[in-house]
Amino acid sequence: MPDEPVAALSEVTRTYGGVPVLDSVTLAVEPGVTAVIGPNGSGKSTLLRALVGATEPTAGEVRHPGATGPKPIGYLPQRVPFREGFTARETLAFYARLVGDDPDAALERVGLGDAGDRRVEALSGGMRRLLGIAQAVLGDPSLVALDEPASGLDPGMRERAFRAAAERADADTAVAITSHALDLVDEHADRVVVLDRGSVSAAGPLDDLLDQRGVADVSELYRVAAGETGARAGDEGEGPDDEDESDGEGERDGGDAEPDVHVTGVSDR
Ligand SMILES: Nc1ncnc2c1ncn2[C@@H]1O[C@H](COP(=O)(O)OP(=O)(O)OP(=O)(O)O)[C@@H](O)[C@H]1O
Repeated sequence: MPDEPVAALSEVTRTYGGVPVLDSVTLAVEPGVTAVIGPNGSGKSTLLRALVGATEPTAGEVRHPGATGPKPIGYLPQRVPFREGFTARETLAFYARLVGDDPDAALERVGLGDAGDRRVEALSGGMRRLLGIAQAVLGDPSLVALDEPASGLDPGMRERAFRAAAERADADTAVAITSHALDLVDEHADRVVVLDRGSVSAAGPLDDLLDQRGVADVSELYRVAAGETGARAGDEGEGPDDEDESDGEGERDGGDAEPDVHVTGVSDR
């Protein structure tokens, strides 16, 4: 394979109301599992949306040199707008037909084999999340981008969701995951990107980052790396986005809340 990454962001800035929520982010997304971590409101979802082309950068460039095939990119947004009135199987079958995939195999992959006949509006929030993951990986895309795949899932299911996502990664396939589940990031990520206030404060292979920072795990890396940007900004707990909430989310952790507790995305479905 060529040395080109699956996807690359070059000096990508995204502003809302003139305020940058992504600030000149340059990143290569390589094959394997890349976890994007950072405090609430640090720009993780915006980064993922820019990566998959769902959000146009205000400045900079996004390329997908290694994303090929009939469905080059699969994306799980933070909220999946499934159309009501259809079963889980019908929902997947609609998309599976477009890319020649098997809806039942897709349901099995995420542990929803027994829920195929249930209407999407009758699924629990966690099951909708799993259905969203199944949909995102249909057609074997080269770039899989999952926004909080473990959010709202019970301990067994969150592990299953992460594993199902991580298993998609191979020599040609990149899986990019935003998550506050740092234990699962520790377990499954090959690379980690730490975002803080719209800037990348650390990025690279997980083992290298742990070595460089002299820390034992992702949880410690999170504290150290996010603190570096906070120290530079000199205004701990304040971000550029405090007054710019478009969707009622964005409760902040102020720098000392448990980083693996996601306060926004769990209770919204
Ligand atoms: N469409 C939008 N309009 C205005 N502001 C937005 C929009 N999308 C995101 N933002 C703001 O950009 C900031 C970053 O949001 P983003 O959702 O990317 O953060 P996040 O790191 O994913 O947060 P969380 O961990 O809470 O999901 C937030 O303050 C958010 O309010």
